[in-house]
Amino acid sequence: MITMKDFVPEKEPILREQARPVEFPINEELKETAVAMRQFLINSQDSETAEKYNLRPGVGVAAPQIGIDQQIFAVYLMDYDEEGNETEPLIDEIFVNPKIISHAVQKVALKEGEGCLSVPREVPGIVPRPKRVTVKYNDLEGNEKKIRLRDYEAVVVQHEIDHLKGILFYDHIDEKTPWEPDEDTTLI
Ligand SMILES: CC(C)(C)[C@H](NC(=O)Nc1cc(F)cc(F)c1)C(=O)N(CC(=O)NO)CC1CCCC1
Ligand SMILES: [Zn+2]
Repeated sequence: MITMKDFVPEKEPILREQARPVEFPINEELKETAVAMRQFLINSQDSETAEKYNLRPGVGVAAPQIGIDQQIFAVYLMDYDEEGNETEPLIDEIFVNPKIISHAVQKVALKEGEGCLSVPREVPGIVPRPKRVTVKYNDLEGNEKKIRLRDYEAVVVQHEIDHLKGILFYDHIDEKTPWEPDEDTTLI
C-alpha cells in the first residue's frame, strides 16, 4: 500500500528529470505499481482511510513522485452531486507514455493556486495552463487512447504530465506578479 512515506523528498533529483518511456508489454511489477498508485488516490479520498494512514487527499500521482522514472501516472477524479456524494468518476485512468498533441491558446488557472503531493508547503501564486488539451496515451493493456480535456480536468492532467518532464507547478508561477493573470488567462 502506497503511503506518504513512499513519496520522494521535493529536492530529490528524479523530480527534475525527464522520465523514460514505458516499454510494452509492460512488466508485471510496473503494472502492479500503477494499480497501487490509483489505489493510493482512492484511499486518500476516503476520509476514514486517509485519516488512518495520514494520507493527503490526492487527485493524481506520477511515478517519479514515488521514485520511479517511468512515464506513467494515475488520475482519480470523482464527480459529486449537490449533496456532495460521489456520483461517477470524471477521470479514472492510468496514463502510459502520455503526449499532449494539441492545446488551446487560451489559458486557465486555479484561482487558489496549485499544490503538490511532493511539495509539503504552500507556494503562493496562480499556475496558468492551456484551457483545453488533447492527450494521446496508452492504457495499461497498451491500447492507444486519445482524450480531450478542459478546465479542472485539463489542469490535473497537465500537472501530472509536467511531473514526467521534471517540471513542478511553481515553475509556472511568475514571482513578480504571482496572482496577476495575463489577458489570455481565466481564473477557475
Ligand atoms: C496536492 C493536493 C492538494 C493533495 C492536490 N489535491 C487537490 O488539489 N485537491 C483534490 C483532492 C482530491 F482528493 C480530489 C479533488 F477533486 C481535488 C493533488 O492531489 N494534486 C496532485 C499532485 O500533486 N499530483 O502530482 C495537486 C493538484 C494541483 C492541480 C492539479 C492537481
Ligand atoms: Zn504534483
